[in-house]
Amino acid sequence: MDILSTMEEVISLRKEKPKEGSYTSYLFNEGLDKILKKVGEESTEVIIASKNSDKNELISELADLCYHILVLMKEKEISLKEIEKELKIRLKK
Ligand SMILES: N=c1c2ncn([C@@H]3O[C@H](COP(=O)(O)OP(=O)(O)OP(=O)(O)O)[C@@H](O)[C@H]3O)c2ncn1[C@@H]1O[C@H](COP(=O)(O)O)[C@@H](O)[C@H]1O
Repeated sequence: MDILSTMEEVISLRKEKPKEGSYTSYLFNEGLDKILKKVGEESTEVIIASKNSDKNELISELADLCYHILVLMKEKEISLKEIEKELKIRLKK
């Protein structure tokens, strides 16, 4: 998905060139434990929203989780290309 690549670029930029007021730069500044805490929180929120009937709420929570996973990937220097490569290996048609 193109938006994920664009977000990967912006997130990368926020790590390499921290910007004032940027939430992403704040997360990188706080470090791995903070990022992991957010991934955990957002995962829990996805689970809770999945049990409810509000589809838009679930979409919003899934988008939050995607963002925080991209931040975690950058923190660990893992690219979307590497995930794509792994998924292609697993792909069965
Ligand atoms: N997709 C997102 C995105 N999704 C969620 N969030 C932020 O994630 C935070 C999570 O909200 P919470 O209420 O759980 O947490 P909080 O209480 O605000 O913060 P904590 O103290 O828990 O860390 C909110 O501040 C949201 O604004 C995001 N922040 C940024 N992005 C993307 O990152 C790009 C760069 O953003 P900046 O880094 O802010 O410039 C943006 O253009 C977007 O594409």
